[in-house]
Amino acid sequence: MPASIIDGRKISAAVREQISKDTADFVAATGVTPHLAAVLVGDDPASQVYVRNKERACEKCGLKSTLHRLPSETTQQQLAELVQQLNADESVHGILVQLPLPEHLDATQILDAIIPAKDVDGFHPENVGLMSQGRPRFLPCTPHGVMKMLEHEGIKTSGRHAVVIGRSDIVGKPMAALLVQKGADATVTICHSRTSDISAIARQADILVAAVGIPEFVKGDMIKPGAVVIDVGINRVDDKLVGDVDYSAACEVASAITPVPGGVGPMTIAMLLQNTLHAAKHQASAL
Ligand SMILES: NC(=O)C1=CN([C@@H]2O[C@H](COP(=O)(O)OP(=O)(O)OC[C@H]3O[C@@H](n4cnc5c(N)ncnc54)[C@H](OP(=O)(O)O)[C@@H]3O)[C@@H](O)[C@H]2O)C=CC1
Ligand SMILES: Nc1nc(=O)c2c([nH]1)NC[C@@H]1CN(c3ccc(C(=O)N[C@@H](CCC(=O)O)C(=O)O)cc3)C=[N+]21
Repeated sequence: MPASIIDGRKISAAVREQISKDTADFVAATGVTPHLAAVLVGDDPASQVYVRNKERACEKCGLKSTLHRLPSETTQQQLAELVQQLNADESVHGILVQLPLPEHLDATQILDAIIPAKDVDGFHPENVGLMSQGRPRFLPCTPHGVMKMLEHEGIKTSGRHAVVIGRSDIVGKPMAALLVQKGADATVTICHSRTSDISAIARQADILVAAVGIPEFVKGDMIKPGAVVIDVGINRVDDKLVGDVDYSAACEVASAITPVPGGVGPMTIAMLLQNTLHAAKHQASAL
């Protein structure tokens, strides 16, 4: 039987509908509109698309968003100054600095400068630490979106073997952290570019998460029959979006799979809105 398709657009629409309601309630109760400030340095075309999608999603859910565009020659100090200004601006609840930054800029230093209370990406070391201790403040949007999808589909993780391919700070590592935490209770293996015999490990997965950044890296024979396959990859090939999984081959083997586009991507944006609302609620109650 071919795999069932996990529809990220549909699930994210349901999540966004709830966010719209919660936002309207919050605005009615406080007079404050949750506000995301996005910072885009340079003119990378993919980043432009993502940032526009985020702005549109904010607007639809009743959140305010402002985009700060900086030229690619921006210096470290200029960018750091903008972050400081947004940190100090009480009307801004969430700050997102779109990655990747141009090569001459030190992304770690910039991300560390965002005050943890406005770090809606969940990248600040304080928020990473809180997540890994199981007392989260902001969860990183993509892994959180994946957990929401699994939950929505009634896919249980407890006691199952999850294999995550990729160990980046924004996807692979936090994905593994969420799957292994108490409550999710998966047994987790993390693979990366130095892992030997990745195929053999991937084939043991009940839940296989691909976050590699290589188009169609995961072949059909790397998937255990009946496994759930989550494709985080977004690769532009000949003007088309392709995931990190060979989708048509995987459909023949897996029990359920996320498509690209229309899978994890829309969930990432929904979780960003949720974090921005959460940030506004916290900042309002701290006044
Ligand atoms: N859907 C969404 O919302 C999002 C999608 N993405 C997409 O997800 C993918 C991954 O993103 P990101 O984590 O930022 O990417 P990175 O490039 O930061 O990380 C890729 C990871 O894959 C590993 N890797 C690379 N080559 C191999 C290989 N041959 N075998 C095994 N492992 C390998 C790397 O290993 P090592 O550490 O050893 O180098 C690294 O850990 C990309 O396609 C990106 O576009 C990203 C963010 C959000
Ligand atoms: N500070 C920061 N935070 C991020 O969360 C962040 C980032 N930088 N840099 C880039 C990656 C990538 N990312 C995506 C978000 C949405 C889609 C998305 O909506 N994708 C649609 C298609 C979009 C299209 O058509 O290109 C889909 O998969 O259906 C994809 C990728 C967030 N990232």
